[in-house]
Amino acid sequence: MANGDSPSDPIYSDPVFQMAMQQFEVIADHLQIPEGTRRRLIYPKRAVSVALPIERDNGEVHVFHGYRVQHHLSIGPTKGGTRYSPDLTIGESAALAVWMSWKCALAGLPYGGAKGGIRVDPRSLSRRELEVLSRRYMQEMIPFVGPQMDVMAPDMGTNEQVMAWFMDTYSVHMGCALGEIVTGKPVSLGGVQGRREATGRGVIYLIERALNMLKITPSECTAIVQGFGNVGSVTAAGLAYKSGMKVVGLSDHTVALYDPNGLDVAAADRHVAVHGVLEGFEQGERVDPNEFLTLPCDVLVPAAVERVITEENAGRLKCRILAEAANGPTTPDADKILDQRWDELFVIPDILCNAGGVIVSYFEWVQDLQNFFWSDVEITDRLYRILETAFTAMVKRSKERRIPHRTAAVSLGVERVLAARQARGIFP
Ligand SMILES: NC(=O)C1=CN([C@@H]2O[C@H](COP(=O)(O)OP(=O)(O)OC[C@H]3O[C@@H](n4cnc5c(N)ncnc54)[C@H](OP(=O)(O)O)[C@@H]3O)[C@@H](O)[C@H]2O)C=CC1
Ligand SMILES: O=C(O)CCC(=O)C(=O)O
Repeated sequence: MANGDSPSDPIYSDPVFQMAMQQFEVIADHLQIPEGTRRRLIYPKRAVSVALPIERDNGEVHVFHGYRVQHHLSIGPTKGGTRYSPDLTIGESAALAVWMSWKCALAGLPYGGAKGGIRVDPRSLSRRELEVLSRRYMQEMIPFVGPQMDVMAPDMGTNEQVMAWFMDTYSVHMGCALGEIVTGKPVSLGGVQGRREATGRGVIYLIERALNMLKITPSECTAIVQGFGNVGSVTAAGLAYKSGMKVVGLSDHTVALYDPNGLDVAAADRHVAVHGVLEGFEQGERVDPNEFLTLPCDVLVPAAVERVITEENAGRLKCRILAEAANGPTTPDADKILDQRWDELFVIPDILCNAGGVIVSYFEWVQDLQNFFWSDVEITDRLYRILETAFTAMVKRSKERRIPHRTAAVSLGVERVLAARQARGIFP
């Protein structure tokens, strides 16, 4: 703990933020960043906490809690998703904001990182309550966001509709339609075709790229995907129907299913469209969610929550590729174990693996600012080009410096943020 940090501070004491700090210390040691500069780099610039009173359908007033953390504002607006989750904390938001900064920098996007959301289970709300709460959140955020200040997007528990309500609330306040205030909106409001699929598409591109490097044929591979929401379902479908893999494991928070002969991903999609969850899907064997990630497969894709690959299971992963579609799925202690296994286990770290989402969000923001829209082909082509550049840079640095992929990827991101902050100097 450095001078001035307080162990009781809700951000710094949060276990997910602690994890982001630990990860950062590894990078800072690698880059030999002086102590004072480390503090300047990791501390979030702004952290906003708001109370959100709404009237429930039964007439009672309930106060929810909302957060937004903006990590750094050195090179442009901050950018990052809005999460609705019953466990969300300001510290977790801060950690996710820090990771967004390294991710945007690695991809060469002119953004700092941000993240936030509401501490709520969106499934516990009616549609009216969800709309009222979403609008109230954006209303409270108006002094802190803007197309050149902070641009939100979907994350866990939110979707295009929530972005549309945010955009409408902000636009009504400003007196004109300002689509560029959020990304991941419906196409009818200036959103781009394919933003919903973009994160999963990027994950698939990078998995295929890694397999190609390892000279492994995708159609001979098996895959396990944890989480069957936006990112997990698109990734599972792509791995099955584009890459030709056998998807042997699928899970969400209700159930983990495994079948060594392969699961029908399209049927699972249809089941979730009707029932909302995988529970009740009649394929595969129900397995212990704690053992799910250690089942045999070639490609393992955690696409749900943080801290699922731990000191306890990292040594038992049986995959050849770990594609981190979720943010922060691997703890620093697990990393130490994975680092020793790097000859047998190819890690695609989160800040690269799931960057497809924010890259296409950037395209959406640029198009909205210019009122000039690109074709789907242009969007996909530019997405793959950015991912390819970042992947190549990571692999090159990893080989040249003999460092793990995460250290290589995050150090590239941190270096770019550091360069921008140093160029701006410190206000006297
Ligand atoms: N959406 C995006 O564009 C991007 C998302 N990400 C990251 O990807 C991850 C997933 O996000 P997204 O797909 O958007 O979120 P969604 O809310 O669409 O889906 C989350 C999925 O994870 C499942 N889940 C939640 N908890 C668990 C658990 N403990 N074990 C297994 N499954 C669980 C949910 O299950 P259930 O439905 O049963 O609750 C759901 O299937 C997050 O880490 C997010 O930050 C990263 C970059 C961009
Ligand atoms: O699309 C965006 O702006 C952010 C996506 C996101 O939240 C993430 O990459 O974790």
